[in-house]
Amino acid sequence: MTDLAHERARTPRSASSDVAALQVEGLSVQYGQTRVLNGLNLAIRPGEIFGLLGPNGAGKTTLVRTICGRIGPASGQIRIAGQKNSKRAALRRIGLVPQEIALYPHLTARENLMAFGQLSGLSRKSCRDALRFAMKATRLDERADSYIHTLSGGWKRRANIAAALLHRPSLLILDEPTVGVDVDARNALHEVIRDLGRSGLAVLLATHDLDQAQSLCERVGFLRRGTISPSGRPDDLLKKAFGDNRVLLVDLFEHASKDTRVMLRRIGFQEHPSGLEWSRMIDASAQKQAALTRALHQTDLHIKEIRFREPGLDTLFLKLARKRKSP
Ligand SMILES: Nc1ncnc2c1ncn2[C@@H]1O[C@H](COP(=O)(O)OP(=O)(O)OP(=O)(O)O)[C@@H](O)[C@H]1O
Repeated sequence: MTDLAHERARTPRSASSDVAALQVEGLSVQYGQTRVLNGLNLAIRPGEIFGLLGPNGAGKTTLVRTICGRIGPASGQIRIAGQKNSKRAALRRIGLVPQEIALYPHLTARENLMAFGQLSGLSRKSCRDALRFAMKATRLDERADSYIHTLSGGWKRRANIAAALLHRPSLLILDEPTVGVDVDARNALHEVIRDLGRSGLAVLLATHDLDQAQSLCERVGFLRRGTISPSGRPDDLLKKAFGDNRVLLVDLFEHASKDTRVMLRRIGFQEHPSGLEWSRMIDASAQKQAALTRALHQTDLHIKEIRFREPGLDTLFLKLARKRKSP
């Protein structure tokens, strides 16, 4: 058991591992006549990090707000650590970390956490214990006495997460936890999130960052047409969608001519938004890869680089988006 797990085990709200930390069944939500979630099912185990993915407007925020009891569903059930959810219960059982920094800029990190602890009704003693736990979990100690407005984006985000852990929730919901932070801070935040998972906390991570989801999440789910489908372990999803195929990427020095663009599309290439990158799936066979590479060099394309890589969640995301558009 990690130190953090010991700390969490001391809290009565640590969920037992055979009860789902979050269980959503047949959830439907609508705004007026528009149905956004439609019979959605989702279960997250204690200690599991689940990535919620989906294009803009798919309903991720709606799902999070409904889990937090802020939107009433048209039908369906939500249970947190086995207990039926309500707005009040959600406040006790869920730690929500919004994308924006929800802290007082002219207080230190420690003062912020003290203030939030006291506002949530903790006694001074419980508040001190909670603070120690939250700072340890987010490795915030070395900046605990810095004013929030002086901290970098990464440290502010740690303090934001710490504030959501004070009441020792069973489920932590993170909305785009690393938007706008540099690579080192992003990696440090990933370690904090992994540690929280290892300590037994269930984490629901809503993100547009598919690399982040692939490296952090044990399972991911694509929110589409009101339900989560497909969902599963990233490796399993990729194997099922692409088998042993690879992605062939072509980087260009300048845009292809109209005729060449037509030709590229005809042989299965997709144009990326910049217009300077094209990609398609290709059989893993070295012979086929060499033949296609040769053929590309015989066109009038000004090729900067041709490379092959394993498909990632970004490739799957594009494939699902294409499927959606096709009649
Ligand atoms: N209060 C509301 N009233 C009416 N429609 C709404 C409301 N909130 C959201 N919607 C609509 O519901 C759909 C889902 O929105 P939601 O914000 O949940 O998506 P999202 O996946 O979080 O998007 P993003 O990734 O852009 O944040 C969208 O079509 C949106 O326009």
